[in-house]
Amino acid sequence: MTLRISVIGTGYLGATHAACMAEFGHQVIGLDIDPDRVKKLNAGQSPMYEDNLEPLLERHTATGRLRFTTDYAELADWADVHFLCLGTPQGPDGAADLGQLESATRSLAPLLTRPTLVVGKSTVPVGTAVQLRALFQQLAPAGEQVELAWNPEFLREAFAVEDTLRPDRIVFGTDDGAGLELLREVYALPLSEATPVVECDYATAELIKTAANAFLATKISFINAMAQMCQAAGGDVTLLADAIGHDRRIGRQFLNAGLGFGGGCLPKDIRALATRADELGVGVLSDFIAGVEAINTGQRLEMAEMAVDQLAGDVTGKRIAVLGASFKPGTDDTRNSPALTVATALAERGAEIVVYDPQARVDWPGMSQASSVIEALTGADLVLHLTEWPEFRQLDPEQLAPLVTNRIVIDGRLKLHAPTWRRSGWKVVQMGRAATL
Ligand SMILES: NC(=O)C1=CN([C@@H]2O[C@H](COP(=O)(O)OP(=O)(O)OC[C@H]3O[C@@H](n4cnc5c(N)ncnc54)[C@H](O)[C@@H]3O)[C@@H](O)[C@H]2O)C=CC1
Ligand SMILES: O=C(O)[C@H]1O[C@H](OP(=O)(O)OP(=O)(O)OC[C@H]2O[C@@H](n3ccc(=O)[nH]c3=O)[C@H](O)[C@@H]2O)[C@H](O)[C@@H](O)[C@@H]1O
Repeated sequence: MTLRISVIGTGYLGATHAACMAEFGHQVIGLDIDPDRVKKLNAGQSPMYEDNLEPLLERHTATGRLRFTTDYAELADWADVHFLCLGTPQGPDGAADLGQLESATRSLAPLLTRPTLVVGKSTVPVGTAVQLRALFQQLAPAGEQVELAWNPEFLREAFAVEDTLRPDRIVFGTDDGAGLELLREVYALPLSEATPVVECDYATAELIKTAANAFLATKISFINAMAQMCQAAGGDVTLLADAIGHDRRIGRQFLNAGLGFGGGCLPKDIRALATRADELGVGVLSDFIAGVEAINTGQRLEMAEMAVDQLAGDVTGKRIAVLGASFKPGTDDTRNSPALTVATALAERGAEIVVYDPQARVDWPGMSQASSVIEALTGADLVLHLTEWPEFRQLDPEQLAPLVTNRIVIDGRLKLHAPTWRRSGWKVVQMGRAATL
């Protein structure tokens, strides 16, 4: 059945969600307070680099099944279901800043005069849904006929469309089942028989989301701690990850050692979980997360130190080529990018940083942006491989060797084929691997 769907907030999550809801056959209006974003989306263009998103936006805006607005009045009483896809960035005290969610609620709720379902998709601290439901019912003329559900999202940037069209699982958090029937209809088209659906209360739904991100972060920090052991003892962390990953109970994914995790989600979500755990007196969880974070921060610091060591303890005036600026390959997102943290640390110590990234634009103090790998490497005293775009793996070290002042590369993502680079006279230093491997 075709439903009328509104999607409020059209960033990484909302733009994808709106396009995919249209792909499922629903009528969709997306809303954002940013008029430039709305204009771009209405022209069928993606505001960010995300594979497969633009074709969906183009197709569905062209047919009129999908459109975007800045005006809450256009969608308030029009939609059967409103999805909240607002940002929940990290606040100054580590807790999630719920300002965007609250502001959207204050704009939408007073316009709701008929029964409707509001569905939260943002990642929020446990306890948020109960409060938001109360606010909606208090502010809406329709009062208790406005229901709220929590349907957290698990998509990965760079695979956002694929993950939305074919999710690993769907979670419906409700207050005693209110709104469940409608939610099942919304997702009736995409769900294959095999897609697990978890129906639960608000608190469980909120916690499932943050637990998933905390577990992924834990896997990465664990393998990075093992990488340090490998480095200290002369082992190879990649072979170690392959070997333990063969055990189906462990699995190979998220065991890639190196610079660690960044992005707009994992770092802020685990911090918010730790803060909420402290508020609820669950110190054992916040202590655990503090360990995960400390390892992650340590990797970035260690990388910067490795760079300084390779330049005899002083980077002042040295030209350092940085390959990769986005927080991971496949996106132009630089939020909490490990690569840029390292680059900034070295710029602050006086290095001249030249960054090349296939998609991300960098406008940071102390750094310039090259338009090609060759431009970045020309005259470089040191090369850092910090985000593992597939094209960096294809580089020909023989061709690059004459460009640089020193043939030294530090591979912060353990993805370069070190023996090939060494054959062309490069010194290759890999985090988590002994120098001989
Ligand atoms: N980025 C991702 O891959 C994923 C994000 N999430 C969660 O989804 C939520 C959104 O994340 P992103 O899309 O990355 O954030 P974002 O910052 O890219 O998007 C938020 C959008 O909301 C708009 N906005 C702000 N205030 C508004 C208001 N009052 N009314 C209407 N629009 C408003 C902003 O202009 C912006 O376009 C967060 O809670 C995040 O943790 C969940 C899964 C994946
Ligand atoms: O809540 C969110 O917003 C999303 O956060 C992550 O998705 P994303 O931030 O797009 O990126 P990931 O693919 O998880 O990568 C996160 C970081 O971990 C790093 N990483 C990943 C895997 C690995 O083995 N090692 C490693 O260092 C990446 O380089 C990247 O910096 C989760 O994977 C999604 O399921 C979740 O929906």
